Amino acid sequence: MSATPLLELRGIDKSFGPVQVLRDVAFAAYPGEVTALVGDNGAGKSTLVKCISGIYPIDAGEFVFDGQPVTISSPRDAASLGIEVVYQDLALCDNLDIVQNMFLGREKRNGLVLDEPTMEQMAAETLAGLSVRTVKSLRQHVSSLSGGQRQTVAIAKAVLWNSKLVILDEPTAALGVAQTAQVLELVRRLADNGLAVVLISHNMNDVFAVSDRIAALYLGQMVAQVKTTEITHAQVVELITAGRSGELGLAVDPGVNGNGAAPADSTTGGVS
Ligand SMILES: Nc1ncnc2c1ncn2[C@@H]1O[C@H](COP(=O)(O)OP(=O)(O)OP(=O)(O)O)[C@@H](O)[C@H]1O
Repeated sequence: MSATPLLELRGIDKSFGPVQVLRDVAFAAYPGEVTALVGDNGAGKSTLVKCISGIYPIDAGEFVFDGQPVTISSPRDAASLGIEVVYQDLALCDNLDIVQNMFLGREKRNGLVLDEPTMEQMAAETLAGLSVRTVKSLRQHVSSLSGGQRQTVAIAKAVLWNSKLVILDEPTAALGVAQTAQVLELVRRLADNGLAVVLISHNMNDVFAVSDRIAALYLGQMVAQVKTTEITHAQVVELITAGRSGELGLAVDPGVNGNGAAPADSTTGGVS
């Protein structure tokens, strides 16, 4: 496991009008590791991810990427650093095939024409690099794929661009047991290939099955970021639901700016 974060956030604040959604948030994601981002509905997970991916500007705070302070003002900035997000709704086009989906909006051209052989080869190499063997033909329409296969294509699309950090928003939410296991294996493989992976999940079994670290948001504050081996299922549930764990000597990662303690007054820490 690497001890140097690829992405480190310090003191992130984000409000929408009078509503403060993120408050002094610290967060770190490490190459070769899966960091699970957990929190109840409305805790601020999606907002944090949208700040990281340049969709929302932050009000205050610092981003450090690969050891350098960076400003992320647009999704293009995030993509150029190698940050990709796979959203829950996948944004795949049913009427296009796998290759067309993987290159949608970033097609390779040979002069004026699409360079289909190169795109097909890159798609095949990416899927092979992820040990994906469940897809029969790269030219099959996405509409004919199972939920797990669709998720696989969406993840492969995200890693096609020399990504360094991949953020997955509830990748198993709509999947059955076998497909969930397949997708979790793929999530693990991404990290084993050296990527920093952030996994948003409400499913504690998934979180404990695949993550190296767990970051818990509660009412817009990061109440813990700990190694998965150092926390129990019950303690994570307590952090998510109460913002603190009575018996937990919180071991917040070095370099993460949060103090690891629960909000001094968690009733004022967020929004309803
Ligand atoms: N554009 C916005 N304008 C105003 N408030 C917003 C906006 N986006 C999010 N919020 C509020 O910020 C809070 C955090 O929302 P967010 O979607 O980040 O939570 P979440 O942890 O991702 O929740 P969930 O698990 O339900 O997706 C919520 O109370 C939400 O209503």
